[in-house]
Parts: sequence; structure tokens; C-alpha cells
Amino acid sequence: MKIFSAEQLYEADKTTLEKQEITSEALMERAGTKIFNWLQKRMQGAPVKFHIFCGIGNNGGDGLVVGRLLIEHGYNVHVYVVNCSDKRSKNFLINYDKIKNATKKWPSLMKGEDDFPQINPDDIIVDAIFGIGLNRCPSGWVKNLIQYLNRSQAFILAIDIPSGLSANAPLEDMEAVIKANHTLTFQTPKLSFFLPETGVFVSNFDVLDIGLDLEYLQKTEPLAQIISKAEAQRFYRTREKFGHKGTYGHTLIIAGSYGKIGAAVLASTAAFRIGAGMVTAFVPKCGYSILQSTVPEAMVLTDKEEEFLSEITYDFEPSAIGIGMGIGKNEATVSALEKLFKNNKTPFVIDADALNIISENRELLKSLPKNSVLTPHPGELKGLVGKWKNDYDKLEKVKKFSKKHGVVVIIKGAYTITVFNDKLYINSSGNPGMATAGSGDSLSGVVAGLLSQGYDALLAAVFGVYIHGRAGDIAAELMGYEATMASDIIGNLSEAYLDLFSKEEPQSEPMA
Ligand SMILES: NC(=O)C1=CN([C@@H]2O[C@H](COP(=O)(O)OP(=O)(O)OC[C@H]3O[C@@H](n4cnc5c(N)ncnc54)[C@H](OP(=O)(O)O)[C@@H]3O)[C@@H](O)[C@H]2O)[C@@H](O)CC1
Ligand SMILES: Nc1ncnc2c1ncn2[C@@H]1O[C@H](COP(=O)(O)OP(=O)(O)O)[C@@H](O)[C@H]1O
Ligand SMILES: [K+]
Repeated sequence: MKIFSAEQLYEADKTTLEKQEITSEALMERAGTKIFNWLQKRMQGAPVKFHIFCGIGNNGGDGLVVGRLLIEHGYNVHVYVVNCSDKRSKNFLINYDKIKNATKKWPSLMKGEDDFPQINPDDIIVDAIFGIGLNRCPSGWVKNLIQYLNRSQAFILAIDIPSGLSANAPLEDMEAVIKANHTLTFQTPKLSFFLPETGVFVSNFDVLDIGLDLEYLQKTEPLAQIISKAEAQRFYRTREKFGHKGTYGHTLIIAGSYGKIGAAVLASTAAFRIGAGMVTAFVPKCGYSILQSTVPEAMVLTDKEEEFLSEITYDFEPSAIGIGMGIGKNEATVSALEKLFKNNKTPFVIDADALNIISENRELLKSLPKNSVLTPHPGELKGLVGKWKNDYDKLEKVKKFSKKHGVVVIIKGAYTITVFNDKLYINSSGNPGMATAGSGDSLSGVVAGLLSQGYDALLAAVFGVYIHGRAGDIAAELMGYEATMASDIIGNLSEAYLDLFSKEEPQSEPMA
């Protein structure tokens, strides 16, 4: 699924009106009806009280449509107009009249704090104050209203986007945003839903298809692409009937130091589970017995040092190398890395301490093998690209870094984002149960194992992140978030693969 900017959505809106020969009023009725249907399906006429707060633009217009439809279907509804400006949109005004005609009275006009209504915790608030047309930070009594609604403890359903949030621009004031319990967004989700600073205001969201022009949506280059099951199915490469272990490559995992040999165990196991034909682990001497007994399928090579890596040598041609998990930052390890990078054309996955070493020895950036996949969590990313002002600034910095060094960067997090040149791929699988030690090590093994099988760097990254997250989701379904451990994620890579083709993802709406 594609993510479009607010500007692109306005363009799509315009094209839709022209091509479908409909009025903007009809499109608003369509959008409002979708929201109403969503609510009706869940509420089934329940006598709960709705408070609908409408701004004076088209988001407010949507709110008025929803209000009218709810009233016509016998719901207990109070509609308020947040009268922050006299400049009302045309479709707001049309629906303002329509709701008056339907109910025989005007909605309550709010002009300041004195007009704030009483809201009980078991009421429902529909937030239609601002949509993607927000052009400045809410202030004054409107900001106070937003805070008042957030404090109410009532369930807040945001229309299109929580008011105060921009679709694709940074947040100025954390205190001036509706904290929605659920968001119903039109046609495609907005980029701010997926970034840590802004996504927290959105909570769960559903995308409602309002029938914007499909041709426009298909041909327009999006801001980002969401990776879900449908995309992952397309990326998957089938295993050949006459394939042998050589066909699926030989992954070299260079990982571990004294006390952190587990990182090598996890990454090696993950590389096998994702389908690498062979896996060799290169570890300090102290890791030898551990690897041999915990991953008997793997071959093991050891460094001359007992507790850390100092010289990386091997006598075969790996098809991919995963390096960095738990290696520490010993001086000897730094020069071992330098040598390895300089003399290698093998596809690399670079993680953890290898990333920290690069950040602290910037000259290493010059020898970074092209098309490497880097897998930083936010702390490691800061070392690589420097501090960022906000999440949007972060994305720009990573794009620049990716372009400059010719590498794929996986920004790990709740919605992991893979960056390659100017392109963003947002992963849809995964859950907070994966916030557990070693889950990143297993991701490195997964991506290295895919590179071994011949997936190119970008595909290995994007597909690997999806499958890893899906395995985490299946693990969490079985064990709960808290009990899920990295080895459970690895243990469910098999289920994640099977799930890829087992059943269709419940798709409520066809999407671009
Ligand atoms: N695109 C589509 O395909 C479809 C879109 N639809 C809907 O339209 C929504 C977009 O509507 P929109 O463009 O009218 O803008 P909206 O978000 O209602 O707000 C703009 C108004 O608020 C004002 N304003 C802004 N910031 C402010 C602030 N901080 N504090 C105070 N005022 C502020 C600004 O006023 P002004 O700057 O002129 O003072 C302007 O009047 C979209 O989210 C979706 O719900 C659907 O109906 C159908 C298909
Ligand atoms: N809240 C979350 N939702 C989804 N995925 C998460 C969440 N928290 C962490 N993860 C995933 O778990 C992994 C954690 O990686 P990392 O921080 O490197 O762990 P470690 O270094 O302990 O192995 C990443 O793949 C990340 O995307
Ligand atoms: K809204």
C-alpha cells in the first residue's frame, strides 16, 4: 500500500471529481457514510452519547455528515462547531445547512472555554476539528479544547487524522494534538502514523476506501510504501525442486565475544531458519563449544583470541556475511573489521557493535562495501547520521547517508523503516513483544540468510524485516508480549513462511 502526502491527496481528490464527474459534496457524503457504516457495524444502535467536534474546513464537514447520519439512525448525538475562524469551507456550509434541516436546530457553536461541554468517560468523542488541511499549530482556546478532550477519558475516534497532527510534516507542539483511541483515515494512511513522535497520537487505525481515482493512485510516486503480506508474497522466491544446499548459499556469521556468544547462536540459527543452505559462525575461541552444542548444523571457525575478535580469516567463499552482533569494540576488533571491509565484495549485513565501531572510526565509512544492509536501532543510528531534530529530519538524514554510501539502512523500531536512496519502505508486522534482547541479532541472521539465497540487498532487507516481524507476531499470539523471547521469534520463522501463503489477510477495503 502506498502512503501519499496531503498535497497528493488533494490532487487525487481533484482528479476524482473530474474523472468520476461527481461534486465535492458527493465525495464528502461518501467519506462521511464510510465513517458512519464503520460505527454502525460496531455500535448497532447502542444508546451511548456521541460528542462530535467539527472544525470549519472539510474535516469538520465530514464530522457534520457523520453527525447527521447518526442522528437519522436514532443515535444520541451532540454536534459542536469549533468556531475558530469565519472562513468556512463550501462543503462545511452545505452540510451545516443539511444537519439543520435534518434536526431542526443548529449545532452548538463553540467560541471559547465557556462553551466546553461536560463529557463522561463512557461517552464517545468524534474528532473532526482539523484534518490534513492543518496549516499551523492549534493555539488559544482550541488548544485548550484539545487538551480538555484528551483529559476526558472518553473514547476518541479521529476522522482522517487526529486534530493537530500533520499528515507529513513535523509536530510543533505535543500538547496541541488529539490523542485518539482509534483513527479512521481516508484512502491511505499518512506518514505521521508510522513515526515514533507522531504515531503515538494515532493508536490503531483503519483505512477507509473512499474511491479516489485509482489511476492517479497507481501512477503517482508515493512518499513511502507499506510492506504487508501482499507485498511480501511478491518478494518471496520459491525453493527449487532440484536445489541443493549450495543453491541457497553459505552464510558467514561473524559475531560474539566473551559473555555475548548468544548473539552468534541467535544469528546463526536465524540464518538457517530463513533458509540458508549452510552457515558458518566465526567466533572468539570461547564460543566454540557453545556454538557446536547449540547449533549442531553450523560449522564453526574461531579467532586466535579467546574472548574477542582480532583477525577474521576463513577458507571458503561466503555468499553473505552478517557481522557485528555482540562483538564488542576491542581495538583489535576494529582493525579486523577494517581489513575485512577493504578486501571484500560479499553482500554484508552490518549490525550492533560493528555499527558503533564505524560511528567511532568514521574512516571506515569509506571502505563500507556497497549495497551493504545496515541494521541500526535508534541509538546506533544516531552514531551513524548524527542527532536529528525530529523524525522527518531523521528520515532525510538517513536518505542522504544511504545515497552517499550506497547502502540500505533498516531503521529498527515499532514500524521498522527500510531506507534505500530516496525510498522508504515501512514494515507493518511486529509488536512490542519483540522489544527483547536478541531480537535484533535474529533479524541480522534473517537478512544475511536471505542475501545468501540470492535476494538482493533491498529485497532481503524489506522481506526479511516483514518475515521477522510476522514471526514475532505469531510468537506473541502464542506466548503473549511479555514472555516472547528472541528464540521464540526464530522458532516461528517457519510459521511466518507458512503463513505467507496460507490464507488471505483480512482485507476490508481494496487499496491502491
Ligand atoms: N482530500 C480528500 O480526498 C478528501 C478530504 N476530505 C476531508 O477533508 C479534510 C481536509 O479538509 P480541508 O482542506 O478543508 O482542511 P481541514 O483539515 O478541515 O482544516 C483546514 C481549516 O482549518 C483551518 N486551520 C488550519 N489549521 C488551523 C489551526 N492551527 N488553528 C485554527 N484553524 C486552523 C484553516 O483555516 P485558515 O487557515 O483559513 O484560517 C482551514 O479552514 C481531510 O482531512 C478529510 O477529512 C473528505 O471530505 C473527502 C475527500
Ligand atoms: N514495539 C515494537 N514493535 C515492533 N517491533 C519492535 C518493537 N520493539 C522492538 N522491535 C523489533 O525488535 C528488534 C530489536 O532490535 P535491537 O534493538 O537491535 O535488539 P537487540 O540488540 O537486543 O538484538 C528490531 O527488529 C525491532 O524492529
Ligand atoms: K480530525
